Amino acid sequence: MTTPKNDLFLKALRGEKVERPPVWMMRQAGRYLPDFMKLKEKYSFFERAENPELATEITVMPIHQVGPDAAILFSDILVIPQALDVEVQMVPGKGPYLPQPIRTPEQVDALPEIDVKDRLHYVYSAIDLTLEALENEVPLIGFAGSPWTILCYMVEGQGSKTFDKAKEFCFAHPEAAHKLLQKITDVTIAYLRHKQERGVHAIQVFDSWGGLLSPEDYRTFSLPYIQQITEALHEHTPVIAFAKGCWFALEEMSQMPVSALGVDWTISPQMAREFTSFHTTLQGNFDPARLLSPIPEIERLTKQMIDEFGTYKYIANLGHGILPNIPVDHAKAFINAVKNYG
Ligand SMILES: Cc1c2[nH]c(c1CCC(=O)O)Cc1[nH]c(c(CCC(=O)O)c1C)Cc1[nH]c(c(CCC(=O)O)c1C)Cc1[nH]c(c(C)c1CCC(=O)O)C2
Repeated sequence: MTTPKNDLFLKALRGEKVERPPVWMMRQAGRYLPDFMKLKEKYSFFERAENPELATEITVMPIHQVGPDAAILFSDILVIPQALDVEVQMVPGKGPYLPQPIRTPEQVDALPEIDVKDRLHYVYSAIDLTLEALENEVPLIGFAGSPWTILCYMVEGQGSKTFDKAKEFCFAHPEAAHKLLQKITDVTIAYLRHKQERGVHAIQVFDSWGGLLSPEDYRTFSLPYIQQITEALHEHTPVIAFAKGCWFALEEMSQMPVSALGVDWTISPQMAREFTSFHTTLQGNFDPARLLSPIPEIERLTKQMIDEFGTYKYIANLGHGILPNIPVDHAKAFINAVKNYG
């Protein structure tokens, strides 16, 4: 793997001193970018994701137009259920829809043994092309959902504020739930290991729905599987774990072999530092809705955020994905406020 010219992000992940914190935005590829919206009119989600040329174009778009210090591959966490023969549709205006969700232990047992490298070959072709297109300017992040977050969609069958059916399955059929979580974990490790082999510089695991679990249930149904993933991957590239709404788990997560932990905006930088004993690199935690504030306010809040986290062992980011209604100049103002810090 070659070191990119801009290696601020990788330095911060290694805990090295940097002249200013690196910055990128979760879900930066797509959504709010007008050129992305044009592609979206012409091609469906899976047409974009499964076509390496289009995926590359979309991945590189924010690098040129907004200027973050890292790229994140255009794809989705739900390619994993799809690789396991659980159909995923992206319904415009509604989000993911899985017409045949997992609702019984028998369905878990019937999931196929797969060669994920073969099933998701298009992701790996997109990595090859994207690394070329980036011309070694910035590092490329590969990602996957956490096993719990993937179970949420596989069982619920669609997005939800509470994921009641996913919880019901875990609490009514814990044995089958653990079997499913282990299956997702094994496939995810194979999937991400091969991304590392193809040359991504870092991995992020998104536990977007971890915060729906109690601390005890988090320890049962999510944490052990993220732990397995980080243990399997951390020797090959840095690994970032982002568990939304999981401030209560930060202390335990800081014991895992991670290079950084993502935090959302419901915890203060000071508390996040204390919970992680001041030794873990932290990433976050600007409220994405705050990008709707006037630009001077975005600049003030971004500076305040860096003042509070400190420039050492810190990666500036949002506390969750960028919203589709963010004006591009506001996203740029956030990125530039970090770049001009100090
Ligand atoms: C929970 C989750 C999903 N997907 C993802 C997560 C974890 C991060 C988070 O919590 O936001 C991760 C994801 N999804 C997508 C990316 C690509 C990179 C990027 O945007 O930076 C990434 C990193 C593309 C996408 N994934 C999806 C789209 C929108 C559909 C489309 O473009 O046709 C995109 C660009 C579809 C999707 N996929 C998912 C949802 C809820 C939706 C619908 C709502 C929406 O995000 O627009 C599941």
